Parts: sequence; C-alpha cells; structure tokens
Amino acid sequence: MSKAARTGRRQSGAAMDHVEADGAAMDHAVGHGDALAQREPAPISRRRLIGTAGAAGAAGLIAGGAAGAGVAEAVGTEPTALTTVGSAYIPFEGTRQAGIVQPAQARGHLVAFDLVKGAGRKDAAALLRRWSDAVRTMTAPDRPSAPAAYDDQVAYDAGPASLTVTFGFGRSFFGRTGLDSALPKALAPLPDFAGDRLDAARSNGDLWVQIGADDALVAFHALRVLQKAARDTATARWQMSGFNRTPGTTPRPMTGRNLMGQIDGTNNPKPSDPDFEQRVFVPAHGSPGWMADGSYAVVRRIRMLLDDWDHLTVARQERVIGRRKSDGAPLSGGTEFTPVDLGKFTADGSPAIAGDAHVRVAAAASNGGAAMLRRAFSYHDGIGSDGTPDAGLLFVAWQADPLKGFVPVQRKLDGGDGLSRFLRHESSALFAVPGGAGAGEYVGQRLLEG
Ligand SMILES: C=CC1=C(C)c2cc3[nH]c(cc4nc(cc5[nH]c(cc1n2)c(C)c5CCC(=O)O)C(CCC(=O)O)=C4C)c(C)c3C=C
Ligand SMILES: [Fe+2]
Repeated sequence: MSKAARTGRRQSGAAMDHVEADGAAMDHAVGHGDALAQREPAPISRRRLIGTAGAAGAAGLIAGGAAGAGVAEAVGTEPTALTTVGSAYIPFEGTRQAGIVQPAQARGHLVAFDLVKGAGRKDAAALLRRWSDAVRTMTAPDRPSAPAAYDDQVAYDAGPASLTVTFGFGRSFFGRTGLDSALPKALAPLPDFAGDRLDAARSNGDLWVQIGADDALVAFHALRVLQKAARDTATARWQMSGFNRTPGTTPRPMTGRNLMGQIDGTNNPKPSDPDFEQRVFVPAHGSPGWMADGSYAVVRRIRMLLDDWDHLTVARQERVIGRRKSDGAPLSGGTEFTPVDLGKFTADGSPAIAGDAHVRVAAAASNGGAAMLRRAFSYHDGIGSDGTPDAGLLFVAWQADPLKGFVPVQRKLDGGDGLSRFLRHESSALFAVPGGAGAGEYVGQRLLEG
C-alpha cells in the first residue's frame, strides 16, 4: 500500500500549533484524517461490508459461524481498511511537543521514572535519545517494514491511533545529573495545600512520560516499549492510567464529561485567545533557553468522593459547579459557551453563581488573570478499601509558569471551593516539559547537551 494511501490527513508541526484545544474541539476533532477515503479500493469495500453485515464488526462475524460465513470468507482474503481512528496520527517532531494542545485521547498513561543509582547526564541523554527514536517510529503513519529490536509487536497491526508521547523533567532530575545551574525557577516545589492528602510514593519523579492514544493496545505498547528502553538507566516510580470518551461515540463533536457527570473543559483557554500562547508556552526567547517553546505540567491525582457526590440532587450539584449538568450552560444564563456572568443576581437577590461555586472560585477573574490549559484523563482503579470507587481525575494543567497558573488558582480553591468537599488530592507532581524535537534530534537535547 502506498504511503499516501496509508496516511491520514497530514498535520504539519506548524498546523498542530494552531489546533483548537477548547471544549468542543477537544472532542477529537483534530488529527483524524479521512484516511478511509484515501485508501486503495478493496474488492469488497468496508462500507459494503458494514452494510451487509451490520456495524458490529467483521471479527465478530467471523467468529459468528454460519450466519456470517459469506462475509467471513471475503474478510479472510481481503485486507480491511483501518478506521479513521486507527490511522489518525500526530507528528512527533515539531517546535512543541505533541500531547499538549491536541485533544486528550481515549486512553492515557502517566508515568514517572527515577534514574537508577549511578546514572548521570550521559545516561539520561542516551535514554532520551532512545525514547525519542522509539516514539518517532511508533507515532509515524507508516509502519516500519520490520519491527525494531525492542518492539514486542503488541500493536503491530494497530495504530498509530493519534498516539502522542510527551516527556518532562522533575526538579530532582537536575541534582542527579549535575545540571543544577539549568534548573528553572518555575520548577520550585508546589506549596502545600491544606486539603492535600498526598502519597509521596506516587508524587514527583526525575522524569515524566505522558502517553495518549485512541486505542488501549497502542497506548500499552508505547508504555511497554519505553519502559524496556529505560532499563539500566531509570525505573518506574509510579504509573497512573486513565481514559476519556472514545472518538466516534458521540454524534457530533462535543465537550467531554468527567466521572461526576459534568461537562468539563468548556472554559479552557482557546488557541484563538490573544493570550493563549503566552499563558501556555514558554516563549521562544524565554528563560532558561532550553525551555523555549516548552510548558510546565502540573499533575494531580484527584479522587472523587462519588458516593457522597451522588447523594446530592442535580440542582445541588449544579450549584456546587455553577453550571447546568445537562448541557454545561452557566447558571447565569445562556448556553454552554456563553461567558459566565459572575455579577448576575437572581430575582430573590442571591448571586446566580454561588460564592463558593467552582467556576467562580477558579475563574481567571477571581485570580488576578491566572489561567491554565486543563487536559485530563479520568481514572478508575476498582473499589477502594472503604468500599467506594477509587475513581477521579488525572488532572494535568499546562502553563508557561505555574505561579501564574495552577498555584494561585489552587490556593483559592483550597478551602473556598464547594467542590473540594467531594475531592481528595492524592498525589502531585510538577514537570518542566521542553520544546519538541526536530529531525534527528531528541527531546531535551538542548538541556542535556547545552
Ligand atoms: C487548580 C485548578 C483546578 C483544579 C484542581 C480543578 C479540579 C476539578 N475541576 C472539576 C470540574 C470542573 N472544573 C470546571 C472549570 C474550571 N476548573 C478550573 C480549575 C481547576 N479545576 C478552572 C480554571 C475552570 C474554569 C473556570 C472558569 O473560568 O469558568 C468545570 C466547568 C466547565 C469548564 O469550564 O471546564 C467543571 C465541571 C473537577 C471534577 C475537578 C477535580 C476532580
Ligand atoms: Fe475545575
């Protein structure tokens, strides 16, 4: 099959820099090219296959026996085109790393690694080179003709499914590698918050890897490959896995929901905002130089106390957030994307958005203009020892400077937010995420070889 036929709508690095990251567009509108239409025609088209056999999928029909025998025969001899979900891809190379402005994928793994004893700057540089090369291959639209030595082929027939892998450095990395002079001021430890119940073993770390893909096997494969490539240099400190709605499960692009059932992400900064770049990315001539076009990621595992939350009536839940549950419209009126009017009062003289409503307390207007790009995954790790779901949000906030993003907002939320009674911050980390790698480069090269 030709390269053009295998390729989804190509997104250049520059184009990706202008990708919509707002609520509606965050719903996987990006990077999903119309690959199916570009494929070489098969004697029995996928459309006809589905039309004949129903959308349940060819595999089920093959397994289904006599009823699907005719179709099974055809499937057995002719390749079935990948869906647009599988063939969509996001380039690894670019001025900025992928996995920041693109919509959060259906599957995510967040992993922190610590360098092993004795590993230093050179070992770290070699690791980042190995990791970058592996990700370059795994995210490419064209599969290599033969798998690389490290590749276990778990996802050899799937993907790239919008795979992105994003690398970051934690504060402890700099001391371990003798790079203290390159430590950014913005990587100062996050302050303690009164409501924190942090597990040190699942917080911080020397290196951070964020993996996202629209297929579970593709995401697992990337994680496994990177973990194997780290051997002898770094070991996993903690790993968290999450999910979002799968592309195609809604009839039209719409903002996703979290596990409390709220539409979440509506009032994220948008690439079309005049201050978007300045808020989210370190400028090209920013400081330190190796962080040019990078960003800072705050990672918080926030457990939702779902049994308590579910005791509230929907009206109470809406009051806690300040938005309607059904469609995300602000309680001050309008539809989902109508700006929140914090000055509006109801007929009985009370504020339309309560004093402790989450959107009031978190709003940039309540925090001296502080804002961040939220790009989260939900998580569910079974039932906790207390018998309630161990579920919540793997909250990832992106900003050019945490002191102008997450820190002031969380300070305000901590104690003042009605939602905080239903949340428990269980782990925390802050990472410096450098700019992207160009052809032949690896992520972090400017730091490690600068
Ligand atoms: C420190 C920053 C924030 C944390 C931590 C946080 C946790 C958190 N939020 C929700 C649900 C919603 N948040 C919403 C809006 C919103 N949240 C933050 C910041 C943090 N949230 C901001 C800056 C905003 C935007 C405020 C505004 O200007 O309007 C919303 C409303 C929809 C939206 O705009 O996204 C919901 C819903 C949960 C469940 C949660 C922890 C688990
Ligand atoms: Fe929030």
